[in-house]
Amino acid sequence: MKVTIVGAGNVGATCADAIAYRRIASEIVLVDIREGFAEGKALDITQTQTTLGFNTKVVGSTNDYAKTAGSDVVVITSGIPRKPGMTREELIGINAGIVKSVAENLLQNSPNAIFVIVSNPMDTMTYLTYKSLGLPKNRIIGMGGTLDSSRFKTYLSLALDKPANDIQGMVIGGHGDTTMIPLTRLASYNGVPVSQFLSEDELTKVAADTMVGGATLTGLLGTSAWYAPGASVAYLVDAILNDQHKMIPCSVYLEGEYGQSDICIGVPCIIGKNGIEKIVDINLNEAEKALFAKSADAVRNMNNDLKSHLA
Ligand SMILES: NC(=O)C1=CN([C@@H]2O[C@H](COP(=O)(O)OP(=O)(O)OC[C@H]3O[C@@H](n4cnc5c(N)ncnc54)[C@H](O)[C@@H]3O)[C@@H](O)[C@H]2O)C=CC1
Ligand SMILES: O=C([O-])CC(=O)C(=O)O
Repeated sequence: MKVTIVGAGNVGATCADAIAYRRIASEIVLVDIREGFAEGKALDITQTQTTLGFNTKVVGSTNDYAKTAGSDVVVITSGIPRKPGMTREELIGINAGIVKSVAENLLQNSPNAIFVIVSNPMDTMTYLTYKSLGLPKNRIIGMGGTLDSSRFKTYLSLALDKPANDIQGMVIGGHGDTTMIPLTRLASYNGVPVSQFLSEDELTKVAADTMVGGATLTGLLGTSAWYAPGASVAYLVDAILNDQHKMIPCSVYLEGEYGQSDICIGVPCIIGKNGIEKIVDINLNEAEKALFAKSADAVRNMNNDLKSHLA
């Protein structure tokens, strides 16, 4: 199976590294606009083959989309990341043009690919890709919920002082500092609701830390994170290529689900070889429904800023 990743920067290269190391694909193509950069990253990753023990072919390309032809999954990480103090939404002006042209180039060369959108503001870029390419909605997946849920489980594990892999939990809603909805009511420690171990105040803090998880790292690093984002993309690509039918919160085009239409926003999805196999409509309580409606309003407002890019 062939995977193309556009943007060989922090997230794209980390994702390529994780996909290679996990032996998920037979070929990975890394594309970047910077002359020689993707080739350099691909060669560096290739030189870990014998020490890490994988045989995936890793190819780099400076904007030559012919090399991406026939990809099964394409991942878009091209664009700029935020700096400390910025929101993801502030990236829309530069990233919309980049994502749209990259998506069109990818589709021309891989007409059957599943698209995974990572560039921020991710829900808006997913909507832009969906509207620009005219593909069925199951083939356009925004990655944010995988990462936000992994941060949620990390903060829960720290609060509980228990292993992260013993914890289940999901974040739905927009992939923004104020639009994420960590579902604390449904989170569990090996099936036992976390509310049996953590106080209301502790759960509120876990949710707040999760929501600003990306901003916290941006403050510490001076640019946004890449290890957890790259690993999250690899996890999603694995679920697609290996038809795993895992339930993963992803940004997807809604047509009435969760009471929303004509936006891409994070909801639980079954992920398999066709991309979004199914949207899972879980029962939210009234407070969660209100949070989802508010998150959707904010995500919808951002889509209005896209009008000039959709022409
Ligand atoms: N959805 C999510 O959960 C996450 C999203 N992100 C977003 O992913 C994007 C990438 O972040 P980083 O990798 O940290 O940035 P980076 O700056 O390290 O890498 C971006 C790469 O894109 C390349 N690029 C720019 N325009 C291009 C074009 N037209 N064609 C091909 N390549 C192009 C740049 O040369 C650069 O190498 C940002 O928008 C960031 O906000 C980052 C982390 C998580
Ligand atoms: O925080 C950012 O800007 C990058 C991102 O989406 C994340 O790490 O969640």
